[in-house]
Amino acid sequence: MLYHVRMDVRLPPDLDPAERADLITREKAYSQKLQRAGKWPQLWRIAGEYANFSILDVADHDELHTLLSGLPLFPYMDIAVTPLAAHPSKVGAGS
Ligand SMILES: O=C(O)C[C@H]1C=CC(=O)O1
Repeated sequence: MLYHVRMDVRLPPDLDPAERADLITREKAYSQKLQRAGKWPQLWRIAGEYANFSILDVADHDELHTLLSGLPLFPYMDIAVTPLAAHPSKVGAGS
């Protein structure tokens, strides 16, 4: 199943700089592992914001929740999920 996910990162301004750097390093490694596994096929920065639009490709809502809640930045994110269904007008989708 495909999900469109918006993630807004809201790190506290007073977060210890070393902790902030560690979180971001771990987040990158976690997301790149999922990208290489094909679970996170699209990742786009929203221009001008500390936020992204992502497409996640997972089995179901439970896997999505497990994946998202494992993000090192999860405690510092607002996340909006939109499940995607096939569009009947898409070329190649059938008659
Ligand atoms: O920077 C972000 O948008 C948050 C998050 C998503 C992937 C990643 O490496 O960090």
